[in-house]
Amino acid sequence: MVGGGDGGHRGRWWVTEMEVAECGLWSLKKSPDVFCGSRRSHRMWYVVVGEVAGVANGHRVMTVSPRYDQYKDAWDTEVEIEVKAGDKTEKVRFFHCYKRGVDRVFVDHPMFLEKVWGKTTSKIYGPIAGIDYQDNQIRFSLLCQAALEAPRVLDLNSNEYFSGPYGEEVVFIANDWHTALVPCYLKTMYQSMGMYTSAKVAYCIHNIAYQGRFAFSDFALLNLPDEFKSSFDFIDGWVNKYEKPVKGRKINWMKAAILESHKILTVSPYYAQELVSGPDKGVELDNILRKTTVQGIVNGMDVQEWNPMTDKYTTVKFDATTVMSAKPLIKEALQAEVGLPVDKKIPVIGFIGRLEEQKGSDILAAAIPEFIGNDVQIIVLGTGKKAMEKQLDDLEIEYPQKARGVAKFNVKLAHMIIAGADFIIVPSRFEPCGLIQLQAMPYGCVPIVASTGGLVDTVKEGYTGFQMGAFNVECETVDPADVSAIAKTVTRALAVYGTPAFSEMIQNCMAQELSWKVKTCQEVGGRSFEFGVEGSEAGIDGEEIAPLAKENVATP
Ligand SMILES: Nc1ncnc2c1ncn2[C@@H]1O[C@H](COP(=O)(O)OP(=O)(O)O[C@H]2O[C@H](CO)[C@@H](O)[C@H](O)[C@H]2O)[C@@H](O)[C@H]1O
Ligand SMILES: OC[C@H]1O[C@H](O[C@H]2[C@H](O)[C@@H](O)[C@@H](O[C@H]3[C@H](O)[C@@H](O)[C@@H](O)O[C@@H]3CO)O[C@@H]2CO)[C@H](O)[C@@H](O)[C@@H]1O
Repeated sequence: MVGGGDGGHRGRWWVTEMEVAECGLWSLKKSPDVFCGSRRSHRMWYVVVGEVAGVANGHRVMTVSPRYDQYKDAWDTEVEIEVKAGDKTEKVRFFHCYKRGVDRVFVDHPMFLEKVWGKTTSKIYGPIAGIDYQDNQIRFSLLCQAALEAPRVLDLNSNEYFSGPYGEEVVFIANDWHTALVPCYLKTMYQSMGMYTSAKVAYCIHNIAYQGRFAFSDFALLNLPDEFKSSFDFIDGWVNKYEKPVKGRKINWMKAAILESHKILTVSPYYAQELVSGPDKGVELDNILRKTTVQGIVNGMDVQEWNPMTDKYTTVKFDATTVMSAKPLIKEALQAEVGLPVDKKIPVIGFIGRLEEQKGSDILAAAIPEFIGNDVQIIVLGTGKKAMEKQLDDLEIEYPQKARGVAKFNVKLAHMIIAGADFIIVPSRFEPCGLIQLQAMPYGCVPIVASTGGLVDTVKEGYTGFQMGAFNVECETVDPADVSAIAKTVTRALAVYGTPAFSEMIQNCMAQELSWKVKTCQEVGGRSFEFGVEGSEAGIDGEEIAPLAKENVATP
């Protein structure tokens, strides 16, 4: 029996797609994280994972992340464990808070906190973008070991429905390459010793561009038996293209996670298809992924932060009935804020994102001269590569009456753009899911997107936005065909602006429910997330909703 209680439902291993979809703690500054959870219904114990949506179904849910910062409200549990760190032993400590129905656990060690003291956003993985900390493998090995210990050693009594440690009847959802050792250590450190015998691991790919490739000799740092070597073993297919961090044979953390986990997930169905389509979109792990099934589940978004009725950054609040009168007022405030001519009639296009090849800001910069002759303004907000930040400065110099580039991470301005702009442009070369288009639509800000990844799944041509077609994924060049696709689609969108068809699109965008809450089994086709063991079928919806759910559903 999983945890004991009903005597007849041993080994029930399922989570709904909704719960699995909650597997990224992205609201917490993009830290890698591992989720685990267990749940007791009125008739059985079983285990599911997921964050807020998991809680909404009455599950006991924990997130485990590095303690990169002195997170508000997260207190020292005084629980300390010893873990292996290369050839040393290190002590790590757990901090904890209970928020929105979820036990948030932070793994404390100087390797996390000292490196990113007080400023977590830009120094999580290395001193500067593109450069890794030398000890990243040790750091994330610690995280993985701590995540496996947390459910066993933390005596958490956060609410009246659950008490004590989570125990061993758990499912771990591991996100990004940093958590790839979870399935490996689960086998070598626990299951081989009769612990966590029924625990499972689902591994979620948020971006296959980052795989955790390291020198082959670094395998020795991981404290894994030699039989795992083949799962990590990796040789670049495109000789001389990827020489980082060394030429030739490497270990590849993500490859191992794909091979060692029970289930592979990603953040949208279309991205799941792209991942197995070939080496360019599967970034040379397509062959490994084709050996398994990758299940894509579209991300939900934080509907508390992105709500036009309660947005703390905008002076005018609105909903679908007032959008047409509110948006022009916010647009004027936005134009004034960035120093563009104030005119509510001019259509405004926004871009918000990392300035890297993935997001296509360089393609956009090349396309702007081709459509800026229209009656339009464009505001580009982003940080990243210096050369791309300079493109923003140049934009402003070239088109002072029409374009603004803001090379800052500015949450307030991001909200003002989403609320005040008429369109959000997302010209990504590749985009596993994309959050910005999700955040924009509830504000009636119509997306103009490249046809890739989650942008295909979430934006319907002519209904909730405009599709530009798929772009060339080659990052070294700006393909003139993509420049032209942007210019043509923007011109097409501008022709619809101000017409009844555009008002209809705004309403279609705003009518959608884009939170995690509604990602029910039924909505995604009645499929549940099964581990293929006895009793793994989905439960009857509604039957097992615990009272906890009603109290702790995070979304309004
Ligand atoms: N300069 C700035 N100022 C203020 N806010 C800014 C900003 N730049 C970016 N943001 C905000 O940061 C968030 C980034 O979300 P993305 O979907 O673009 O994630 P990212 O590509 O980093 O991660 C990966 O993981 C996520 C989650 O799975 C996938 O959606 C995505 O496709 C994949 O690449 C958005 O909410 C955006 O508004
Ligand atoms: O939000 C953007 C992405 O954030 C994460 O990606 C980070 C990645 O996991 C880190 O390893 C690191 O990547 C660097 C890489 O290790 C290094 O060899 C070099 O190629 O530069 C890379 C960029 O600095 O930083 C990435 C963030 O920039 C997350 O894993 C992804 O899912 C997100 O899309």
